Amino acid sequence: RRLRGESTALTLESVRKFLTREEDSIVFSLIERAKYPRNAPAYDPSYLGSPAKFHGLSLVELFVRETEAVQAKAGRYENPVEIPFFPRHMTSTLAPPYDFPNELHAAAAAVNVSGTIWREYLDGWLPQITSQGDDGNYAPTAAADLVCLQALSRRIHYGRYVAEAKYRDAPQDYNTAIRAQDRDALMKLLTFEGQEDAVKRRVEEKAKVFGQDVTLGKRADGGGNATDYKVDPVVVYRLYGDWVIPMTKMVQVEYLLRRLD
Ligand SMILES: C=C(O[C@@H]1C=C(C(=O)O)C=C[C@H]1O)C(=O)O
Repeated sequence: RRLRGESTALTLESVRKFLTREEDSIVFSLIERAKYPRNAPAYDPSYLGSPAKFHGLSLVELFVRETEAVQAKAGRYENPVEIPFFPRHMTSTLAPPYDFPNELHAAAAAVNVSGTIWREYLDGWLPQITSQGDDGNYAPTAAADLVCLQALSRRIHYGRYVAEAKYRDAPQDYNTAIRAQDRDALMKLLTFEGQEDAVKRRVEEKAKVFGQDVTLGKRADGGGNATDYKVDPVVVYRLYGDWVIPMTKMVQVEYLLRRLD
């Protein structure tokens, strides 16, 4: 067991390995959400009625808030990799402490894009990964959304660790840009276009491999067009290229701006 403060191997290689594994979680979670249609009432605050009781929450908000409270009790948010969507409703953990490695600068606490993730996932991406319709399965739908949101948030907020690894590799280069509070220079320093391209192509491929129907006696991945897959691989490519990667980079910049505080 690791002792608190013992240095850990946070390297560009280790953070990329983490992000690659998170791709699996994200693609699987999207496939699970796509099992259900849009199910609009789950997102409509008027569905639950009685605003006094639920403070005008949608079913999904209520579900995520209450589930996070249970997971907080079980210790989920003791690990700094995890960030809740409803921190004000947290109760403290009942689990005995575990010395999670703390590799980040204290300023990491100020970096949080949960609100943006919540909004843009629900309003922008959900309609693209689900079919129109309502099958009444609102609770399983909310449960599937929670898993998607948690995986996306963990990946995007992991930008804090990516930035820390990059900073440790070349502190002098970053220090100049940090002292100047130069966002553009930081963005340039931390961007690896070839890496981004590889990530996008890999998640598209994962959506094809994980999201195909498996039939005995047939070679896997014989699929042709998007409708053969449980979630459209092109949408997954764009989800990463237009959103997950830019958001991760934004988190990296926000973290680095505070790295010398
Ligand atoms: C995460 C990294 O930083 C940037 C963001 C990437 C991403 O979110 O996948 C990929 C390459 C970089 O431009 C990285 O270098 O691995």
